[in-house]
Amino acid sequence: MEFKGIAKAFGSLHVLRGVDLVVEPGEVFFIIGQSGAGKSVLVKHLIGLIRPDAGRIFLDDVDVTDLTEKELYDVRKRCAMVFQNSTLFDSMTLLDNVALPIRKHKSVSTKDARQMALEKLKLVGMADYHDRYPADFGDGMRKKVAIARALTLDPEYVIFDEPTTGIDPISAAMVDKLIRHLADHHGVTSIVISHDLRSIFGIADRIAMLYKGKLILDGTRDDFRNSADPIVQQFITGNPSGPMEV
Ligand SMILES: Nc1ncnc2c1ncn2[C@@H]1O[C@H](COP(=O)(O)OP(=O)(O)OP(=O)(O)O)[C@@H](O)[C@H]1O
Repeated sequence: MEFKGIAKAFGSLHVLRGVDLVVEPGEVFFIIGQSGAGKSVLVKHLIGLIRPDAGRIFLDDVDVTDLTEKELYDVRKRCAMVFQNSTLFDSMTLLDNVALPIRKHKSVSTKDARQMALEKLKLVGMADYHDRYPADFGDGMRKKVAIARALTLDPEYVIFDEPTTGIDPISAAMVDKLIRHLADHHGVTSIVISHDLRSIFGIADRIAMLYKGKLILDGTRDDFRNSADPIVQQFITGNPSGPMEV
């Protein structure tokens, strides 16, 4: 995944001011930064939910910047997004929740869709509970099912928007482990938007920090820990006072 010189403004609000970023195959790549820094805006460019004012976006070697809605259909199959508030249907079993996109996008029978959905539930460790309902589970397990649903069309790329925000630490660790597992054992390339320092320093291969519309650091966990940039240090230590404008 590659962003080249991405700029985006909404009216007078210049959210992105020239962002260059390459995510390598199989990486778990975190994008961090303050609320409103433009993390979601940046990743939404990848699947054509937002169009840039300037710059190009590539998926493999395909320039996806100007694709039509119809052409984006394929891109969205290859690159799934797990939204921050992706919710399950309470009235459907876990299996049917996951089978839903399969039935919508592939011309397969209900029985086959359920079999495929079961495979995805297996992948996230939830197959034993396939006939239960979302209300029976806590946030972490529900999030895992939402991830299984995002994996139904076998995406090569998955964007996770704040996957551990608002869930307890054990559930968050479960979700982190799953993201790492998908990269290490299934070759999924991930972009994870997060504020969760434990996740970031637990599972990131690389991290990029957005500040005032630009990337101020793109590097490994050690590059972040050892960075002399006071803004990076303030953010990763969660210090309320420092040079960062809030
Ligand atoms: N479609 C839109 N129209 C107008 N403004 C928008 C739109 N989408 C995002 N913005 C603005 O762009 C800025 C960046 O938003 P974005 O959602 O990318 O922030 P973020 O870094 O993901 O923050 P958070 O951590 O709070 O989710 C915000 O000020 C937001 O209000």
